[in-house]
Amino acid sequence: MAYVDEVIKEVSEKNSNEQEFIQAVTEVLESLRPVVEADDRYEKNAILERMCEPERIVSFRVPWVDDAGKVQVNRGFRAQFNSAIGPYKGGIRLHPSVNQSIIKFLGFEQTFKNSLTGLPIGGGKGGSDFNPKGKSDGEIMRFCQSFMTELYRYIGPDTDCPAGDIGCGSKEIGYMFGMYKRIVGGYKNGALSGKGIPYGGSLGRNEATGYGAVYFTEELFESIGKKLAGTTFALSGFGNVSWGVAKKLNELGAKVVSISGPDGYIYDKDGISGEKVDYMVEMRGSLRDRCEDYADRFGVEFHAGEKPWGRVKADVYMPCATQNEIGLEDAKRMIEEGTSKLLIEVANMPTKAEAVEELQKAGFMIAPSKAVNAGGVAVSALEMSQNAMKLSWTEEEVDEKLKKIMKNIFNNIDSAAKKYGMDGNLIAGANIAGFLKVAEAMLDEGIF
Ligand SMILES: NC(=O)C1=CN([C@@H]2O[C@H](COP(=O)(O)OP(=O)(O)OC[C@H]3O[C@@H](n4cnc5c(N)ncnc54)[C@H](O)[C@@H]3O)[C@@H](O)[C@H]2O)C=CC1
Ligand SMILES: O=C(O)CCC(=O)C(=O)O
Repeated sequence: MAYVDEVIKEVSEKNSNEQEFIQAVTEVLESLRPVVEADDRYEKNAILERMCEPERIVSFRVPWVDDAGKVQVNRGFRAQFNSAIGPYKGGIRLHPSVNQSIIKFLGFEQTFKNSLTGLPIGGGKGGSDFNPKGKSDGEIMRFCQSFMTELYRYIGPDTDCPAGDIGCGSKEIGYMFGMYKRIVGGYKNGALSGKGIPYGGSLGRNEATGYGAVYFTEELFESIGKKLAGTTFALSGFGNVSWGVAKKLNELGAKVVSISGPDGYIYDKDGISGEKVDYMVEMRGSLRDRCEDYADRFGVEFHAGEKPWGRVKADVYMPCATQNEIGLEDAKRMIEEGTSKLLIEVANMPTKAEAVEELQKAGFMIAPSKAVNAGGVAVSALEMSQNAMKLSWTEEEVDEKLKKIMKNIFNNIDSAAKKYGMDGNLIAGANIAGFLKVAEAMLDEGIF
């Protein structure tokens, strides 16, 4: 049996109840075939097996008291996946769907993504099944403090630096940082990123994932002779990432016609711009998790229980909410609708494997999330650098660095795809380019 197949089989058997993790591993390993077949050092040193096994995972109890005085118990996780090229780095997801499989798929993906940024950061991810929806500020603070009361043992500016993700923004990071500081003493603000500006956050971090995704899209458009101005985009989600994408697309003259939530999607034919983009921040901050609020406010169409894929006429689809939000039926609808041939993934692993296959067969170009959304973690790493140097860069300085990073990512993954005979396959290009750097470091560092 070929090396790649052996490892996929072993990972699938060992983690048979972790579907998302198996999905992420299978996608990455499948595209590494030509690379590992051309160099037997990877098999001899069990590089793939080691990359698929996190260096460690901690799972812990998170007890907190709600406003009614009742004790609640959640489960917390941190997967420290791979530190070959730097300290573990990756967000904290607070969502009821969080379990070990979700955290492991995200930590695995993060390793390759962080490598693509060109910065010295390893891969990690954490989270909890805590649901921020409908919680008071006091409840969120008490949860975050309890979460950090356990997590603090495992993190630090040179070991592991968590940040935000779904359900975890600068407010939650602020509460976690306050408790971290209280427990460990000193002012080690490089232990968390995505912090508020007054206590060591980087200007531009809030916008970085969305803006970075649009800078990546600009590079991609240039390579295929398209212009952003005048192009129509269908987005999902209305959170931090979706907001950043919408803001930057508007600035560059493109039009955003949809956003969504767990309750359904809205279609705004006039475009989501100006105060409507600002309203997305309000919607996320309300913790209602309802997209229908936008329809009520601006009098546009709301489609309950549906997703925009193939239901909205757009030139580009850009999922910005969560994993596996585009399934096979969605892909078929997108193909049948016929306007778009471009899927730019921004959420982590938003497309199911069978949907990717169907879209590729129909000639869709797919830009993979681990490259497209890498601007967020890249600016987090810039935040760590600023904290270490005890200085702050201007928004312009950060933005300029972000643009360069996104341009390099596009060029590197495009060249990697070409080098291995898969011209235009950006999924393979991203997996290969991300893998090579981590694998070389692991080979140099010996077996551990
Ligand atoms: N925040 C960041 O810097 C980065 C985020 N990402 C990824 O981008 C995506 C969005 O993250 P954020 O905007 O930060 O989170 P957020 O919490 O600000 O917003 C999440 C959005 O997705 C929607 N959503 C979440 N779960 C859903 C579900 N099961 N069904 C339908 N809608 C759902 C929510 O309603 C909300 O609109 C996630 O996949 C995250 O992992 C990736 C890189 C960095
Ligand atoms: O900013 C970070 O450290 C992590 C961001 C993140 O969780 C991601 O890239 O998915």
